[in-house]
Amino acid sequence: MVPLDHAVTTGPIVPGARLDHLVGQLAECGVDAVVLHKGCLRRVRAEHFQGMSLIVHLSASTCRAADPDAKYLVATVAEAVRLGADAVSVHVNVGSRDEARQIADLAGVAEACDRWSVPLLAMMYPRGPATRDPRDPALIAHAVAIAADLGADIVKTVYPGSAAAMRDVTRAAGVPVLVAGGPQHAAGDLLDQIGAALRGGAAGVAIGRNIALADDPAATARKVADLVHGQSEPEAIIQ
Ligand SMILES: O=C(CO)COP(=O)(O)O
Ligand SMILES: N[C@@H](CC=O)C(=O)O
Repeated sequence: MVPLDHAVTTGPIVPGARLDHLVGQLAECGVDAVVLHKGCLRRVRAEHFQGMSLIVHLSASTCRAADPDAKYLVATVAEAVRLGADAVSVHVNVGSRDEARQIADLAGVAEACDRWSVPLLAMMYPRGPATRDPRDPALIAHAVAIAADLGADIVKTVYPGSAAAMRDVTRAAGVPVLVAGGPQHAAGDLLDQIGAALRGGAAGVAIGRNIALADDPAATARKVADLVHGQSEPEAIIQ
């Protein structure tokens, strides 16, 4: 999965004129889905989604805000369905000052997803004034449990730093867990991280910046897809 929702949060990472070309490349590289905000669909051709899923992101906040962790809804499930979404996503910062509103929004979107038979991806991050270590497996496992118990079908969260820590998260999870790529890594480090996450039971990955900002996004996406889909060799999954 390649999330491309960053422009709202932190500013453009893909020049507007290049977005359609990038999405088209990803569709040809074995990527299963992209995450886009609703307005991006005016600049991306629907033909790219014949073999790749479209996830419409419903949450937003910006790094310019007084509380950048305060996510709020900017789209509805019905709107996403009308735009051709195969699934929707919601972002919750667990531990943020207004987590109550974000968790309530997650629950409300889950109810709408049930009504519309639309899968729900929950982006769950330990983030807030008291969050000392956002990669703490216990915090991540709690964030995943909130999403699973309130109706998410799949969760994307932080890589906890090792295969063993990943296993602590996935062993407790009631739904498939994807790990985010995070800030840019050296290519080898990215694939090592993904391999460790897969060994720890991650169901897949949601790599945004490390693909969109790569010197060759298509080649990087292909390497990641081959690793996740088992075409290249991660070591054995740890139980
Ligand atoms: O899921 C993500 C954004 O919504 C993760 O993006 P990054 O891989 O850039 O951290
Ligand atoms: N959805 C994530 C990543 C995008 O920037 C966030 O908002 O933090």
